[in-house]
Amino acid sequence: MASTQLADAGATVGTDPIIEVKNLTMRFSSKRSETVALDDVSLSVAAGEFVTIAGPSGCGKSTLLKIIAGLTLATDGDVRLYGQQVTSPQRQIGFAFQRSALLEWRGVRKNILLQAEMRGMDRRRAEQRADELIELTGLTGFEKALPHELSGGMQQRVALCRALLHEPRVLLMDEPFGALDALTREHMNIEMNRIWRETGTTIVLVTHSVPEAVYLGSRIVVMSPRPGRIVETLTPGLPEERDYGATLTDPRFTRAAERIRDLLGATHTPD
Ligand SMILES: Nc1ncnc2c1ncn2[C@@H]1O[C@H](COP(=O)(O)OP(=O)(O)OP(=O)(O)O)[C@@H](O)[C@H]1O
Repeated sequence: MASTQLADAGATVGTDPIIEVKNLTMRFSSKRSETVALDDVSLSVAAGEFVTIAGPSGCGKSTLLKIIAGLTLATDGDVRLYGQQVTSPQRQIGFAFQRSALLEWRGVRKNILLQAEMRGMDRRRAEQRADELIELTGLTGFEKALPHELSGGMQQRVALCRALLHEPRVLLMDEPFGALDALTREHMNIEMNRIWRETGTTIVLVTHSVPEAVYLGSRIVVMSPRPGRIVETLTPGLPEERDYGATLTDPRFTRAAERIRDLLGATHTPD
């Protein structure tokens, strides 16, 4: 695996590894076939990092996130979260998926508070936190709105608030903005960068979008087609606070995006 330091890293991240993945292999076997989804993947994520993972469809990105979350057990290898081996679902992390998975009959605030109910959190603390997140994500005024009354971007923000309610130190995101239109996705990217800076959460985000991977990531991991291996990690060295337009024309951004496209074998990426 190659590692490309494109410039001095601007992000202030810790050195303690929060997530440690070592020599991970995942094989899905059935009577008819065997699929090697991940092959000898090793990755270490430090406190406060925003790691984005880009790779072709089917290369095992979702599988990797699920293994880190303890939702799927790897065939081989070792996964540690806060130094503890992961052998079962990890309740202390936050997980956000491509689809917001909101309850249609519950308003925004109550959808966010579902997390508190599932965890038996202190109600008053949870409500206070929900209100802070509603403000942080620009949902003020929509507390009682039902999911069908919200735009796709707003629904995704509600899902994000729910994933952040219990103040997880680690947030895993599986293509969370993939279903949004390009403009809403840009807005969500800008908000995600701000939320990362303001909360100090360690984030791992899987995406198909090269610009999203570079704009959001303090480090970008590029995977090969299946069986998924890490082919390169890039550290473009962009500052933590990133103006969207200026960043997209920053030479550090364009160099990193070009390199990722080369690695993915793409001459053109639509988003
Ligand atoms: N539960 C499962 N049983 C059998 N095969 C599976 C299972 N989960 C994933 N796979 C296979 O493992 C491979 C990797 O799947 P995964 O969903 O992790 O890829 P991905 O990189 O996230 O794909 P995409 O970008 O299209 O979402 C695929 O070939 C998939 O068919």
